[in-house]
Amino acid sequence: MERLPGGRRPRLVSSLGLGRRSWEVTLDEERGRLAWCDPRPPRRVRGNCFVPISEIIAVEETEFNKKQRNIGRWQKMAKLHAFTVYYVKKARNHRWRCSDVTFWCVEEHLCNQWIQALKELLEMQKSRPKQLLVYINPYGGKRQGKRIYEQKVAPLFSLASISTDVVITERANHAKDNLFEVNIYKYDGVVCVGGDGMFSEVMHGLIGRIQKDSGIDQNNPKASLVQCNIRIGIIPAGSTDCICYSTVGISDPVTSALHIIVGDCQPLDVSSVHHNNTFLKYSVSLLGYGFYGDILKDSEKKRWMGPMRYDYSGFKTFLSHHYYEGTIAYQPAKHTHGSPRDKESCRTGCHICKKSEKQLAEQKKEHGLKHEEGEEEWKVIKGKFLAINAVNMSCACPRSPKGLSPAAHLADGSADLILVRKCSRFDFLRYLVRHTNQDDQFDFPFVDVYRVKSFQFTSKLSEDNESNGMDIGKKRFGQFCRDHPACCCNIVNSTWNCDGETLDSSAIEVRVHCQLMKLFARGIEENCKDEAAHSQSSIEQLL
Ligand SMILES: CCCCCCCCCCCCC/C=C/[C@@H](O)[C@H](CO)NC(=O)CCCCCCCCCCCCCCC
Ligand SMILES: Nc1ncnc2c1ncn2[C@@H]1O[C@H](COP(=O)(O)OP(=O)(O)OP(=O)(O)O)[C@@H](O)[C@H]1O
Ligand SMILES: [Ca+2]
Repeated sequence: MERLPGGRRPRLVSSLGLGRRSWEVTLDEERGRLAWCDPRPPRRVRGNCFVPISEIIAVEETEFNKKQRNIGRWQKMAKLHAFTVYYVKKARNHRWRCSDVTFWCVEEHLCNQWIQALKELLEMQKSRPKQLLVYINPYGGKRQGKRIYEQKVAPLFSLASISTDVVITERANHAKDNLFEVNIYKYDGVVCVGGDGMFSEVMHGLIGRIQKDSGIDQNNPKASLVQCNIRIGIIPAGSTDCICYSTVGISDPVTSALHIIVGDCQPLDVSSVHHNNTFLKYSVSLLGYGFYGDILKDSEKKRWMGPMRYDYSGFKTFLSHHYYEGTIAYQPAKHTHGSPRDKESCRTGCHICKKSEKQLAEQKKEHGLKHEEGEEEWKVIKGKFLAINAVNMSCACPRSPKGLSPAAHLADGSADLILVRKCSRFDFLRYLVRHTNQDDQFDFPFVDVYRVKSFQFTSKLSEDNESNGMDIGKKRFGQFCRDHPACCCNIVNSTWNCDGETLDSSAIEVRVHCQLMKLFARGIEENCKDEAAHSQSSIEQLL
């Protein structure tokens, strides 16, 4: 066997046919890649190509005549043996595709040796799922969930030898309830086909089930929740698909299916939301009061419009220009090195998330939860706000490719609390427009942003009600203001938008749980079209 630079031994090196030419193919276990190079590349064509083993989807023996490749005289001289390697090909904008390359040779033994060696290496990829539980919401987004799964995702899962149990949901909360009944521990992961609402259901089912099985009371806002190690995969088929976009970099079902197949893992912070010692919900993307709460409330009545409902209700809510009075108390996230005004954002293998996780674990070990939560300072802000947004991640989505807080981290144990104070319609529009371009949306005198680990909110209305009892006149006025969007006064409460679901209470207590759950995702990769993809396009010129 040949030696590689540095005296390393590759697992296999052979001269194999690829198209009409003979290539040197190397299975380099130490560098974890399959490489093939043309010893005599034609001029102006790069003759090197490689695929990381971690990004190989499957290997299959190939019936050569079925492939109908014209390889000239070789085909006539002997029976040829071939195998096809299916692998991830990276395209622009974080899009992944399944590509394949077929190698051939005359010796059957050599062909089998390659197939076996590649299969053995794939078997060693222990983070890959073998059995998945899939929930499909047939009514999410443009109602394409079932078609997307059957046409684009199921064939890839079957190619990668992943077995699935598929449930097509029949009602809201079907997936969540089901996760409390089935044996979740026999699965390597749960996949949801739908939007952020569907993801939220599956997340509530999984986190809730794990807490129940571990004897943790979710109603206790100070409880130390048990981490959920069963990963969730998201096949985007919703209206916003913000969680998918913010964790993979694109909302594309094939890309997400490939992230699941290769067994990627991205930990995610989760916020718990309580009211008066009662658990309300978990949130991973947006907890929004005011603007985003009002959009959601209005848009729920227009579900029949599909994803367009958000633009319609967004425009309407923008015109209504309601502001809300209330008090926010928050604990700054001192454990993390990042700031919401950073120019760099969270990327694959983010060192800020890793450091923050370590820091939090050390704090917990040293002081215990009581000290950490109880004794740290609370900062209090009172005011009139057009929007109060708490985001655990950037909340990037096709409508806003950099999101509500571009530098927010997926797994640093903190949320970015964005306060947009009462301002003119024109200023608020300038603020919104900056979500769609490169300008800094926090660079306004009426916008403040803090990185927090917990916060509480009480509306002025509920504070007054608690001290005086609800005055009947105010109640009537409230209804009037709700019915007349031109009235911008602050007499009514808004609604909290919790990852696309409304909350019943306006007074809430929120705490971020660092890395409470995990996704089949890689985080957003640095945007470089890598060497492998480049070489691939030149190979295609050759074949
Ligand atoms: C002039 C254009 C300005 C465009 C500004 C776009 C900002 C978009 C920011 C999107 C942030 C999404 C956060 C994610 C939230 C999800 O957990 C949740 C569940 O899926 N989705 C929504 O609540 C759904 C939220 C959907 C929000 C849509 C907002 C549309 C605003 C339109 C304002 C129009 C003003 C025009 C004035 C002439
Ligand atoms: N079979 C069903 N019938 C009715 N509602 C369902 C069904 N299955 C799931 N749901 C509910 O539909 C809600 C919305 O679904 P989903 O998130 O998939 O789409 P969306 O709201 O269009 O997208 P997004 O959340 O990205 O804005 C979820 O909260 C879920 O509880
Ligand atoms: Ca975070």
